[in-house]
Amino acid sequence: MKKIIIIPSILSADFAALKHDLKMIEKSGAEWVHIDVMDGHFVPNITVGPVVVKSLRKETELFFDIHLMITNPEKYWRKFKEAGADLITFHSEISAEKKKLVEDIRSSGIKAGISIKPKTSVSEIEALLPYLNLVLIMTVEPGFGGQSFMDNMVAKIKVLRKVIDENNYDCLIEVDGGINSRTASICIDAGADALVSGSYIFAAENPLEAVKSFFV
Ligand SMILES: O=C(CO)[C@H](O)[C@H](O)COP(=O)(O)O
Ligand SMILES: [Co+2]
Repeated sequence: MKKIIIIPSILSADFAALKHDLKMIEKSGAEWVHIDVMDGHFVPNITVGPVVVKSLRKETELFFDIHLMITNPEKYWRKFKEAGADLITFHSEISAEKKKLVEDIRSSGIKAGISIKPKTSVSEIEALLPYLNLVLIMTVEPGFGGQSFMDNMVAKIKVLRKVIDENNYDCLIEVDGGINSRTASICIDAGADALVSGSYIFAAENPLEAVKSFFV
């Protein structure tokens, strides 16, 4: 059985206690942490910038999975790289030249991903798959934690799995939005490699046990 990458998202954590939460994630056995960056323009919410990422970097060696929900990733991605990002994912729905952006990110020495919103189909990013380390399928509308998983996105995960396998692309499928114990199994069965989970973990009475529950 392949190893599924479980990625706690700090979006639903207490932002005054992030250091503590990073330690909790390390203790859980998870190796990645998901950091949602929102600019109040691409999505109707604002979160953190590179300054916060840089501070978090000093506290942990967890793999930093940065999800840029911003209109101009071509302007800002390098700041996140310098702050300690290991993987930068930007959205397919932006207007910048995507292949160049993927190449720029990868040639800086880190990994690059592209995310697709629920209304964007796999065909929109298919030509980029040979260059990508990861595709992030959104299973909620980006912008907020705590939303319900959109079951009709499962077919999209299956389509992407098929295209990647048929062409032997070296590209992970990450799923983000509404992941809990039930929806995690659905995504794994559909072919996901990595699952982001925020509110299920951080709204739980015992977040450490909630992360660990994904590994059993
Ligand atoms: O990108 C995101 C929202 O835009 C978050 O990563 C995602 O929603 C995780 O939170 P939850 O597990 O609560 O849905
Ligand atoms: Co996210």
